[in-house]
This record gives sequence, C-alpha cells and structure tokens, in this order.
Amino acid sequence: MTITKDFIKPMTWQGDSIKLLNQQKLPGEIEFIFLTTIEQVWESIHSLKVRGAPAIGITAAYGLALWGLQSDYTSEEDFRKELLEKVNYLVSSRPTAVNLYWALNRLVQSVQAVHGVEEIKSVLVNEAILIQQEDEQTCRAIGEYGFSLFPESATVLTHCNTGGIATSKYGTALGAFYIAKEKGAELSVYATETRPVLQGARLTAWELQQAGVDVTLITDNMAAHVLQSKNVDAVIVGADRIAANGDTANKIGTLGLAHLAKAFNIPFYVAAPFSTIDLAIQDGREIPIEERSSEEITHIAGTRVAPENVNVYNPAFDVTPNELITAIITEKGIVKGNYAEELKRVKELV
Ligand SMILES: CSC[C@H]1O[C@H](OP(=O)(O)O)[C@H](O)[C@@H]1O
Repeated sequence: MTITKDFIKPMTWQGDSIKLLNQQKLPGEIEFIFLTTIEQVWESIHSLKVRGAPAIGITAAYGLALWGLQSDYTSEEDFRKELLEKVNYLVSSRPTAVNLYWALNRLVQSVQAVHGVEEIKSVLVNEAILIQQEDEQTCRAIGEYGFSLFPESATVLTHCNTGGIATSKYGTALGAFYIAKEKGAELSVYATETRPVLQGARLTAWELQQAGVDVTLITDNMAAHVLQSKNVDAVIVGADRIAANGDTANKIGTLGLAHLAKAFNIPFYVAAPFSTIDLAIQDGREIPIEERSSEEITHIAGTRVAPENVNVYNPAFDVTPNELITAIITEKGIVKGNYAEELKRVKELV
C-alpha cells in the first residue's frame, strides 16, 4: 500500500498567497489558512501554525517570495537592500531551526547573478517552489535510510513531531515509519506527548494513526519506564540545528531521552536533512535556544493550571552532545563516528 498519496500538504504556493495547514488546530480540525502578507508568514511561524524545521524554512521562503511580488521597487539596488531586511525579519520569527536561515539564504544566493527587479522576483518564487519539491525527495531518502536501521517488527520511541506536516512530505524521523508501512513492515511506535505544546500527542499520534502505523501515546515522564520495560529497539528524533561536531538541538526533552537511551543501551538516532546541519558552528554551545511564552506552561487548553505570577522557564529546545548520538540519518546516508569529519565529507555530496 502506498501511503504517500494520503499526505496532507502542509503548505502550498498559490501564486498570490500561501495555503497553510494550521497545525495549532490539529488534531481536532483540519483548517487551511491563506497567508497574503509577509507579516502573516512571520506570525504563523512564530505562533506554530506552521512548525517543524523544514516546514518553517519552506514557508519562510514562500513568505519572502510573496513580499517580492508585492513590492513595487523600480530600483534594483533598493529592492535588494529591502530583500535582506526582510530576510532578517523572517529569521527573527524563530531562532533555533537553521532551516529558516538556510532557505532564505538560498533564495538570496539564487538571485545574486540575476538582474532586473521583475526577473529577481520570478527567481525568488521559482527557488522557493524548488526548495519544497527537493525537500520531498530529501525526506523520502531519510525515511529509507532510517527504516534500514530498524529490525523486523521493531519497537521505536520518538519525540515531538517530525512527520509529513513538519516538512514538505514524509517527515524525517517519522519518515522511517511511513516507509516501513509502504514496505509492509509492522513497526510499533511509542510517541511522547511532548509538553508543553504537545506536538507528540496532537500531531504525531494523529499522523501515525491516519497512516495506520501502530502508535502508543505516552506522557514525557513515562519515557524512562517504557525504555526500561517495553523492549524498545531504538529511539529516533528529528533536529532543528546540528553543529559541525554533531551536537544536536532538538525539541526540549530530547537530551533526557538520549541519556536514557544510553543508560538502557538503546540506539539513539537523529534524522535530519543537510539543510538542518550548520557547519558554520563548531559545537552545540553556539546554537541559539528559543524561549517561548510562560502561558505555554501555565495554561493547558486555555485553562490556567499554575498560580498567577509564578516564575516560568520555557526553553523550546535542548542540545544533545554528539557522544550520545548513535548515528545521524541524512538524505545522503547514515553518518556515524567522527561527526566533525563525516558531516563535512558527506555535506560535500549534497
Ligand atoms: C522535522 S521537524 C524537526 C524538529 O522541529 C520541531 O520543533 P517545533 O515543533 O518547535 O518546530 C521538533 O524539534 C522536531 O524534532
């Protein structure tokens, strides 16, 4: 059974708007919104209407292209100057996922040798479309490599949401489960709910259920017990930014899972495209960690569950040191060992 036809496209270029799946409404409602301004794109990324490193990169690229089409510059110099200001504006929506910067920078590079405002506008649109198209094949390849690591009828634990809606299609870590389904392999997945935004409970459980993948939802604080007692064969997670030495920023809670996997001698895999690898930074200490609003923690479904004025710390990501990562699964293969050398070598293949 080929499940790919059933994927919901999380974002679609409409020529004068971006059709976006509003992930804040899932799983109860499948709502599409149409973004018509760069400000709406910024807000959709910041408020997690669209989230997932590759997905926010693609959406930001469409946002920049949309702004270009709507601008009325005659001076190419002025247009280019404002273009860079809009890149910085979009990058400010979320600081951790390097895909946001990677996609926007790719658009800027794509018009370096192009001249004429109208020509530049056209190239920006085409490059953004190309990024989404390429991401589909990239994620499928990651899924194929990820699946190759799992034993027959494996039980796997995953964190947050790294599925088709977090990318252009297939996802990264979840891609392995989709490929398994296509190949008739029956995997069992434990999905952690992933407080505070509940990407696991709301999105991963929903995506895998829709795809007919056996998924069991657990709370984050059950992970140790599950890894200790449920014969889990592997842990696989996504990434938002991977430093040159393999240190990986991912959803808060990932670091704890990596230590638990080590303690229980379970392989710990990171699945990510090369657009998530930032060779410009040497190690995880340089990765900016987004801090989000206290309301994400003090409220559940709009109801206050913590006292007024309580101190809150809400980092959206943590950094897993490379020594806790068994392998990094990319579209160009499975990277192991000396990540500083291997990531650089494999990146040259991309
Ligand atoms: C392929 S999604 C990668 C990554 O993005 C998620 O973060 P967020 O939901 O805040 O955008 C999570 O860390 C995933 O692992």
